[in-house]
Formats: sequence, C-alpha cells, structure tokens
Amino acid sequence: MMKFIKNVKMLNEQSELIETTVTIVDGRIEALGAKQPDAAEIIDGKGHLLSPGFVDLHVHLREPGFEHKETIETGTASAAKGGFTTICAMPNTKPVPDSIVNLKYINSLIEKSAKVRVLPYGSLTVAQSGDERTNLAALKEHGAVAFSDDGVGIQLASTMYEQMQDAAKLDMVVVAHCEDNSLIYNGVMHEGKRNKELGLPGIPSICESVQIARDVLLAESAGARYHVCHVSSKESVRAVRDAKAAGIRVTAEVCPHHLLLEEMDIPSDDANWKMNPPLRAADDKDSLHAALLDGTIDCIATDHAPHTEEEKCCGMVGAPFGIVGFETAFPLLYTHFVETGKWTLKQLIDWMAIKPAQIFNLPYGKIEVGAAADLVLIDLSKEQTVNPESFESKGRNTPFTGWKAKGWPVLTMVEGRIVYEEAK
Ligand SMILES: NC(=O)N[C@@H](CC(=O)O)C(=O)O
Ligand SMILES: [Zn+2]
Ligand SMILES: [Zn+2]
Repeated sequence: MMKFIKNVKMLNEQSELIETTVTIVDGRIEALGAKQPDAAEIIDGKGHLLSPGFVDLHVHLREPGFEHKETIETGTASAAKGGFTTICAMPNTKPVPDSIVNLKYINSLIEKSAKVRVLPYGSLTVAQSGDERTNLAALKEHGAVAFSDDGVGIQLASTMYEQMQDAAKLDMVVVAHCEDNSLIYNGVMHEGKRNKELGLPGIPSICESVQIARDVLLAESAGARYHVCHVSSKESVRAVRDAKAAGIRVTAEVCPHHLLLEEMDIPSDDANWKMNPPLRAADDKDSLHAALLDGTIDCIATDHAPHTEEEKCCGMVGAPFGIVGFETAFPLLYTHFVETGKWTLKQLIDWMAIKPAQIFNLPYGKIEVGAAADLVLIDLSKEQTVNPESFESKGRNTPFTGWKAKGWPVLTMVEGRIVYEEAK
C-alpha cells in the first residue's frame, strides 16, 4: 500500500519550516519531498505542520482492572487525538505487569484494542508492593519497555539498588516515581501558601527531592540508567542537575501542568487540580523551565491519569491524584511557550518526540526515510477552547477547561495507518 501526503510543512535541520511531501510504503517513510507517485492514496496536508508523532514515556491506560476510568481503546483514542503515536503504559493496573503471565495478558489486551503503539512497563516489585523484587530479565524478554513502580515510591533503598543492578546488566532504564512515604503527611497539594489558605494538608517538596537524591547515588553505584518521573520542585531539579554534572546516567521528564500551573492558580478545593506530585510554587515552576532549557530535564511526558467524575467530584481530600493530559498537551505548550517566543517549535518537538524516544532507545519520534510513518499533522492557526466533553478519554479531570489554545492535531498516523482525523 502506497500513501502520499502532499502540501505539508516540516522543520529542516536549520529549524526552518519547509514545504515537503511524504511517500509512505508499507507503513514506512519511503521518500521526503518526492513528486506525487501515480499509484498512491493522496492525503492533502493543507499546509499544516508535519511533526513526528509524539512519544510519551509516562501514561496510565487503567486497563486491566480500572476500566471505569479508561480502557486501552479510549486511552489510545485520546492519545491519537493528541498526536501521540507511541506511549509507555505505567504498571499500576490490576493485575500489575510483574510476571510473564501478567505481562503477556496485558500485551494481549494491547494487541486487541490499542489504536497507537503501546509499550508496557514491567513493575519493579511484585504487585507494586515495594517488597518482593520482580524478575527484570523475564519482563524484558516479554516486551517490557522499561521498569517502574509509578504511583508509589520505592521506600527501601536496597530494593531500588538491587533492581538497578539487575537493570544495568540488561541495559534497561529504571523509571522512578520519587515519593518518600514518611514525608507525605496526608497531603493533597503542595505544602506552601495556597494549601494554608484553603485549609488543606500539604506535601512538602522534600517528599520528592530526597528520594531523587538517594536514587542518583544508587544509580551511580549500580551503573544504572535512571529516569525520574514528573519532576516538580526546584530541589529536585538541583539534584538531577548535580547528578548529571557528576556523570551519573540520569534523565528526567516534566509534565505540561507543572510548566503551565503553580499552586496559587488553584481556585478552590477542586480535585481537578489534584495530582501527584502537586503543583508547586512559582519559583519551582521557573526552575523547571530553566531545567528544560539547559538540558537538566530531557523531555516532556503527560502522566495522563484519568479518573471518574464521581471520584473527582467532592474536594481534594477524598479524591485520587491525577489529571488527563493527552488531548491538551501540545496545543497548551505551543500556545503558551512557542507562540510567546519562549521556546522554538523545534525545542517543543524535541521534548515531545525525539528526546523521549532516545531515552528508551526507541526507533521512533523522528521523520526520516526508512523510519515508521508515525506522523501528526497539526493546524497551528486553529484556535479552540479546551472542552472536556469533547475528549476521547473517559477522563474529564483537567484543570484546563475553558483555556484557549492554538495548534490542534488534525490527523495522526501510526505506521501509515490513520488513527485520528479531525471531524470535517
Ligand atoms: N500522577 C498522578 O497524580 N496519578 C497517577 C499516579 C502517578 O503518576 O504517580 C495515577 O495513576 O493516577
Ligand atoms: Zn508518579
Ligand atoms: Zn504516573
């Protein structure tokens, strides 16, 4: 099957937008900038931006076990609508991918209903209990993309250390949700100014940063590749920056909401503003921006975390942590940071496609001859208001309702197959 995309603009090596065409044969990019072949299905790109499909190292699809929040089908439809073509699914499902049997089961569900490429994590401990270590070699052999216990921090240093040693032997990345349980203090938002105004218990920044500081030293000793999830605080940024300077093999991600929002933006005791780690102070947000720009933070990940309206209805204290992210990530970041001149379009695409793929050594996230035709067409001038009712995700839990943004994906393709197309 041959497909031909005409009339699109793509960034070249010099970061200029140039007009091009794409010829796709058997799901791969056969040629860029070639003339229209005769025997092809033609897609008119209407002058839109052609970007590599985004790669998200941190997502929650909820299936198996929590299908009332999301399924692989709805989660990947949401990803496709957001322009994501490869997503890495965190292991806090039921069952947890902690054994060959469970990972095979999850892979069979992915095979049945995923609209985009889903690469599952294997867990670091059995049932994510933090206790018994999983067999990383077996999980790798059955397709685990990396290892994580996201959702909870690994409390015991020895557990983390021993899994890092095993992962290092396999040349696999250990991906950490850093949270010291003894420092949560039943908090539901950042321990700062706004939580006191709202009378809500706070989570101090050290809850995250002390575990990152511990882990980078463990990674150094184990010789492991170590990736930090959802960095939120300036102390965490410093720990990662110092570790990189010391030559430790650490990478880090930041979520759109931590770049766009801060604690003082939280309007009320509304659980659509509750996520882990929480929105922190203005200077924390500033440090995350500086860290992206200086390379301390390597990429952007959504941490798409759908929950039901019932779970999120009634204030922060009883609600689960997490917000959805796929369908708003690119437009919000493009509008707030590229259109305003803070970032270049190239930087944003690097952080959402190229860098995340590199961290896991994935052959995706780039547009070149021979690569999989994982592509997204984006209408940079289309302006639209964020409306959760229109989400493909089952989750409506976003703090961005009503935000205006430009830069909406209009067509997403995985290996040359159209997996999302804007309604005409
Ligand atoms: N980020 C969140 O607030 N929640 C995530 C878990 C996690 O990423 O730690 C979830 O699974 O709901
Ligand atoms: Zn997490
Ligand atoms: Zn997560």
